[in-house]
Order: sequence, then C-alpha cells, then structure tokens
Amino acid sequence: MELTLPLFRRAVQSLDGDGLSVQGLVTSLNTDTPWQLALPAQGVFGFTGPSGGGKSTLLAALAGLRGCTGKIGFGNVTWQSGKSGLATHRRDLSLGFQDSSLFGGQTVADNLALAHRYSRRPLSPEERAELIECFGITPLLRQPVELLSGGEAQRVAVLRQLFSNAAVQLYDEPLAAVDRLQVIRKLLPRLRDFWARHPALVIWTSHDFDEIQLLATQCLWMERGALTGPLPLREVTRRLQLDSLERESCFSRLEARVLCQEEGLLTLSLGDATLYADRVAGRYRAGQSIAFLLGSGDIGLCLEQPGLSSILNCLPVELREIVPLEGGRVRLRLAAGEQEFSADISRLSRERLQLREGERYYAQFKASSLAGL
Ligand SMILES: Nc1ncnc2c1ncn2[C@@H]1O[C@H](COP(=O)(O)OP(=O)(O)OP(=O)(O)O)[C@@H](O)[C@H]1O
Repeated sequence: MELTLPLFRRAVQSLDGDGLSVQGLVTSLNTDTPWQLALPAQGVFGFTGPSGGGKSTLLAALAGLRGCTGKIGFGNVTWQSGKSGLATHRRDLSLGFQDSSLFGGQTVADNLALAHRYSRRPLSPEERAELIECFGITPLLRQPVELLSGGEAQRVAVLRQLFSNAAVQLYDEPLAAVDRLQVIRKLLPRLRDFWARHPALVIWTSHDFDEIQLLATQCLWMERGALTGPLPLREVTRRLQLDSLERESCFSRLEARVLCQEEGLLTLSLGDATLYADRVAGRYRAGQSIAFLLGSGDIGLCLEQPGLSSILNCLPVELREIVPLEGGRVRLRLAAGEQEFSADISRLSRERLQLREGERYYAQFKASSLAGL
C-alpha cells in the first residue's frame, strides 16, 4: 500500500534534523504516555525493560506496522504525521521480529537474495559470502525456510537485515533462540564489526543485558508503556537489579584500546597493563577502543605480581568492596582506574589472602576469558 495523500506529501520533507525524531507518538498501548525520542543518525542503542512493557509495539509503530498518531521523522523525511504514515517499504529501515518472519515457500538463499536486491546500500559479494560463513548459514542455503530450527531461522533473519543494510535497523530479540556462547563469542563481535564498517542507527532489543553491554553504551527503557532514554548502561544495570547478589555469577563490561591483532591473538592496553585475548572473532585496528565482558567466575586475585605464568593477563586493581555471597563465596568489587568489575572467589581464599577493602592487588585471568571479542 502506498500513501500519496496530498496532506502527507506536504509533510514528507518538513522535519529537519539528522537522526530519528519521535514526538508525541501514541498507540492504543500508551494513550496516557505519548512517546518522545531523539536518536542520532548513527549509533547502536540497546532497548530493554520488563516483558509486556511495549518494546515491540514501539518498533512496529516506527516501522509503520502498528496504528499510531504523532510525528516520526528520520533525517529530513517524515515517516508519520498525525494519522498519516509513509508506507513501510518507503522508510529506510528494516525490522526483525522475534519470530524471524522469513518469506515462506522460499529457500534461505532466496530470502537473502531478495534483501540484497532491494538494498539501498548493497554489500559486496565478498562481504556477503563472508557473513554467510560467519553466521554458519553456508550448509543451509538451499533449505526451505520452513525446515529451519528456531535458532537457524533467527540467524538467517539477522543476516537478511545486514544484507538489506538499511539506515535504521530495528532488532526485536533477534538472537534469543541462538546458543548464547555462539552469540557472545562469534555473532556479536561480527555485528559490531559490521556496523563499524557500515554505520547505521541500530536499536537492539533484548532481555539479555550482556548482549546490550557488548553492542551499546546507551539503552532505551520501556516499562508499562512509558519510554525513557537513552540511558547510560549503569542506570539500566540498576533498574534490572543486575548487581543483585542472587545472580550466580555476572559479567562485567570493560573497555580497552587495541594495540595489535595477529594470528588470533588480540593485544590490548588497559591503563598501564597489557591484556591478551585469544579465540577472537572480530577484526580490530590499532588504536580502536573496544568493550569486552569478563565473567566474575573467571578471575583470580594475587597479593603480588605473579612471575611467568600460563595465565596471560594480570591487571593491577583496587579492591573497593567485599560482599558475602551464599555457598561459601564472596563477590569482590574491583576497580582498574575508573572501570569497575566483579570477581567471585571462595571465602577461604579471602581469609588466606587477608583481603581488605581499599588495598591494591593483581587480578589474573586467562586470554580465553575475555568474551565478546
Ligand atoms: N496488536 C496488539 N493489539 C493490542 N495489544 C497488543 C498488541 N500487541 C501487543 N499487545 C499488548 O501490548 C502490550 C505490550 O506488548 P509488547 O509486545 O509491545 O511488549 P514487549 O515489551 O515487546 O514485551 P516482551 O519483552 O515480552 O517481548 C502487551 O500487554 C501485549 O499483550
């Protein structure tokens, strides 16, 4: 369906600005809390909040797939003005649903070819081939989409969005059915790399905050139909109560600068320390600042700088806080410069080392424990 109302034609070029602008957007879900949002033309933003809060509804409204009133504009193009909306296919966006919504009766290759054919910014054949390989889709290309597993269908759907390479890319829990280790270790690093090469405005919706903290530094929040943000990740951590001690273990987000990458080993600098990561999926250039995750269960503490060891990483830290956990463990809040992270050790280790808040120690972790690179 194409909208060519005279009134709408006048509105099409009326919004100024570089990015996405949402003003007073109302659906049947949020009649009391009209949505306002301003995002730059490029950047990756997380999107989370309690289930049923309205995240999918907002994404559908942005895509013109849900009845709404108000104003939506991207760049100087109006997508929605009052009750009139530009047809979805005329908005420079892509939306991936939770259930992947691939085109039925077609193969995986057909679905991808279609996205490529209608892309406003088509990818090179080399890049498409490399992405297909990285997403583990090569053996599935000839398969009808009806025969794909949930996780396979989701990987194809994300790939289809990358092939279409729209200016605004909306993802709605796109990898929830894919095995988490593959997501953190392989797919998210490749996605980060993709958007570094092909900048776009990306909204990544997920209930997995680790996905969000690997991809973004700011996050939108939707709760009971009320939209807030973009918020800093620390605020979202608080709202999700992620520092709750009930969590078995937790991942902390750290940032470091790339020194070099060779033969699968990535060398980073964090403060005065040099860190090493192996099993690296992404491609990085020297000088680039990148985020990675460190699991609280993967870190050990030493009183003195250890000698030569097979554990490659040794980071000087300040012990900020010791929090008792259940099961004979304690959680240590550590700081490397301004960056805080958590380490879980046994209560026995804490007593033997006589750890004290405010003192300085050395955190040790293996090159394989830096996740998301
Ligand atoms: N087409 C629709 N018409 C009316 N109500 C709807 C429609 N789609 C969703 N809802 C309701 O609107 C509310 C918000 O749903 P929505 O799917 O947007 O939430 P969400 O934040 O994406 O949730 P989740 O995190 O569980 O995916 C829910 O109560 C849902 O039942």
